[in-house]
Amino acid sequence: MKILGLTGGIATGKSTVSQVFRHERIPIVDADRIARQVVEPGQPAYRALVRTFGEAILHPDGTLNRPRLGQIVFADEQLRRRLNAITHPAIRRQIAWETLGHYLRGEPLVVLDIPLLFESRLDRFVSDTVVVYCPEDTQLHRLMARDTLDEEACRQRMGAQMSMARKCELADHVVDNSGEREVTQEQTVC
Ligand SMILES: CC(C)(COP(=O)(O)OP(=O)(O)OC[C@H]1O[C@@H](n2cnc3c(N)ncnc32)[C@H](O)[C@@H]1O)[C@@H](O)C(=O)NCCC(=O)NCCS
Ligand SMILES: Nc1ncnc2c1ncn2[C@@H]1O[C@H](COP(=O)(O)OP(=O)(O)OP(=O)(O)O)[C@@H](O)[C@H]1O
Repeated sequence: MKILGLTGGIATGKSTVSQVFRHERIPIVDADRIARQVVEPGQPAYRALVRTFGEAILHPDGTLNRPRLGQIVFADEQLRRRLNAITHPAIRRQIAWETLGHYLRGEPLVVLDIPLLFESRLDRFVSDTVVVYCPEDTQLHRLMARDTLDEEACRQRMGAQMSMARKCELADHVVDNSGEREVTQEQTVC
């Protein structure tokens, strides 16, 4: 089975590209979805987060207040490392488990959509890497519009990741998502 590692910077367009694969009925393992599942109430990572960051990171109904935790960890690298140390082992296990499931079903190709593919050195386990690129200004504006965050908060989130230039250097393939979605989709089909 071929494993394609799909990555990029925050809001450069991974989901937009992964939709093309989904449309082709290629299975996708989505790390952002898994990252949400492993912190649902009752999960071991949820309990570890509450022990580490306190109940201020919870909504009144006990679910994780993601914007609140985001404000905390994207403003402080040490705290972000603690968050990663709690969540990443569980995320990696679930990625491996789901990938194995696709292998056992005889799928010829699976796409791993992982924002931190290079930062977490998971690129070692994939056959090929695809980086979705757009210029920093475009990334900033798309992120501000999508997540309704102010410019400083967006820059903090972008600064928490490896630079786009370095990701493009490391990539086997770069998809340029600077223009219209249709142009991006055509590159992905190739
Ligand atoms: C901090 C949290 C609660 C903020 O939640 P929120 O709903 O606002 O954002 P969401 O999870 O949708 O992430 C949006 C994007 O932020 C970036 N991002 C998320 N976590 C991190 C991180 N630890 N370091 C750098 N970038 C990150 C990714 O590009 C991701 O696609 C959440 O991102 C989280 O739990 N992060 C830790 C798990 C993780 O590393 N996830 C990334 C995929 S493995
Ligand atoms: N080619 C495009 N033209 C205009 N807007 C776009 C284009 N591609 C993506 N967008 C918009 O930019 C935002 C970010 O795109 P998307 O959610 O696909 O990025 P992502 O890389 O998956 O982000 P994240 O890693 O943060 O989850 C979305 O609001 C999306 O609708």
